[in-house]
Amino acid sequence: MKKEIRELVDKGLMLPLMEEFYTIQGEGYFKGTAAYFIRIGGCDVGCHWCDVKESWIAELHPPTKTETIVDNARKYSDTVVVTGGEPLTWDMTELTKQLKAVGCKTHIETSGAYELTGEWDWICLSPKKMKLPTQKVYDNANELKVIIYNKDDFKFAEEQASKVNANCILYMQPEWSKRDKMIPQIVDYVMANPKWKVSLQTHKYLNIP
Ligand SMILES: C[S@@+](CC[C@H](N)C(=O)[O-])C[C@H]1O[C@@H](n2cnc3c(N)ncnc32)[C@H](O)[C@@H]1O
Ligand SMILES: Nc1nc2[nH]cc(C(=O)O)c2c(=O)[nH]1
Ligand code: SF4
Ligand SMILES: [Mg+2]
Repeated sequence: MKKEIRELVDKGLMLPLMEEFYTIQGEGYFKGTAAYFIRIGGCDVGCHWCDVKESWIAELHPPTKTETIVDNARKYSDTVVVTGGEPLTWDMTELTKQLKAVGCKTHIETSGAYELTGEWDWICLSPKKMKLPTQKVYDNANELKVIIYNKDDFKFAEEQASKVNANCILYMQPEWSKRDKMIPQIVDYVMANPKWKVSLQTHKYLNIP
């Protein structure tokens, strides 16, 4: 990557854009709500079940000016979900400032593994054991969405719930390939522990992006 471009990416004035699409938020609190998704490349958390491994290597995704991303997004929706990859790999200050300047609500999907940057209307924290969230993300998360791959994840979910702020909404979401096995266990768990809610990847059932 050219030095000038690298410098713009470091400042968050350009971001490695993998894809962008207008769809229905499939998961969590805003499930069912139309939103424009911006998927930023780059993630080194390494979840073995990640459903977007193509996003991991930032260099495979073209550095794109934040103005270009925002000019496009605003045409589609006033709710913009920034995801990845791990968006907090990058400085989100400029992107969110510009989205808010044109009246968009800013939502983020994050593992919380890196410093929280940007101005967010909604933070969905999906913590990962390999790289735990930073304190500021726990403090500011609006929803906690723990992926349940096996039985051990119920314990991990409780540990993570003890770290988020008191207003944070708690979700358990089955890992997609283990859904048939884990959904019955999640259902039992949530009935026994009703502070939790179930989140499903409804976009996969609807066959939409
Ligand atoms: C692809 S990640 C990108 C954002 C960020 N890196 C993160 O993990 O939160 C978007 C959401 O999908 C979830 N996810 C990824 N792979 C999944 C799978 N196989 N089954 C269920 N949820 C999955 C993540 O936990 C996260 O909540
Ligand atoms: N429809 C839809 N909803 C989603 N919610 C979180 C997603 C993500 O990959 O971050 C996602 C996604 O990829 N598609
Ligand atoms: S943190 Fe998110 S993008 Fe990164 S590997 Fe895990 S699920 Fe995939
Ligand atoms: Mg997804």
